[in-house]
Amino acid sequence: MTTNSNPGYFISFEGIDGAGKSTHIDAFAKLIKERFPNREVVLTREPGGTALGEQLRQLLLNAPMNLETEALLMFAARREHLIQIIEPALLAGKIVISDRFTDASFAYQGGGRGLSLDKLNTLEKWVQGKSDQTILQPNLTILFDLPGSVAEARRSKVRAPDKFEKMDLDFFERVRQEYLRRAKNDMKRFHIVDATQTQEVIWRDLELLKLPI
Ligand SMILES: Nc1ncnc2c1ncn2[C@@H]1O[C@H](COP(=O)(O)OP(=O)(O)OP(=O)(O)O)[C@@H](O)[C@H]1O
Ligand SMILES: Cc1cn([C@H]2C[C@H](O)[C@@H](COP(=O)(O)O)O2)c(=O)[nH]c1=O
Repeated sequence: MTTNSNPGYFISFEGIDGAGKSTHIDAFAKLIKERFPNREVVLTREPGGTALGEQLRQLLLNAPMNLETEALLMFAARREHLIQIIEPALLAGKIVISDRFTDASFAYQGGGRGLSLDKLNTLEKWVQGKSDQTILQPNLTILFDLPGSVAEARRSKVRAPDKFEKMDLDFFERVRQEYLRRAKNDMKRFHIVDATQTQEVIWRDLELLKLPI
């Protein structure tokens, strides 16, 4: 069973590289602050969010490594992120917005690189498992969905690729399909944004989201 029974509210942004998460996440955090002036908003990211997590991010995004090492480091960074940032914030009733969370591990290490679902489920249980046997998950996951070719064209205009962004279109199609599979299996948690639309149309969609906070 997955849950977030804390007084806080947990939102994650997901999607393949170049889908447009970073373009919208700051303004979205600002919108949430305006809408819920009595609640503190914590904006964070994965891999990262803590001093150790940011160091691990540098390694993960740049150093070639074995797939299992990569998954273990992603979850190690997540464990630190949960303990230091996410869980205390949720317990204190804050709204946490994270640029990526565990769906990214299932999509990239699982769908993209082929790590078994069993291993990912074990890591998820280990890292996010609670004493009441539930697994901490976001209350809401906003998935920016678009074809890999469109994302690649957008990325190539603005930055040099990191280790993941150098992967080919087939990789990103597998990542995308795993995100969509997970969304289909948990429609209550996921909100899918058609990220091929203009930034203005996407922003309107985000503005119209009803949040049961
Ligand atoms: N709806 C859109 N239409 C056209 N271009 C867009 C749109 N959204 C974002 N972009 C552009 O695409 C590029 C990639 O966007 P962005 O960096 O927000 O993606 P991202 O999902 O955060 O990627 P990553 O996960 O790799 O950080 C940027 O140059 C951005 O301006
Ligand atoms: C959390 C997480 C991330 N990744 C990958 C996905 C992206 O390529 C990078 C993060 O870069 P971003 O520009 O901040 O989105 O890391 C992953 O493979 N597995 C994960 O669990």
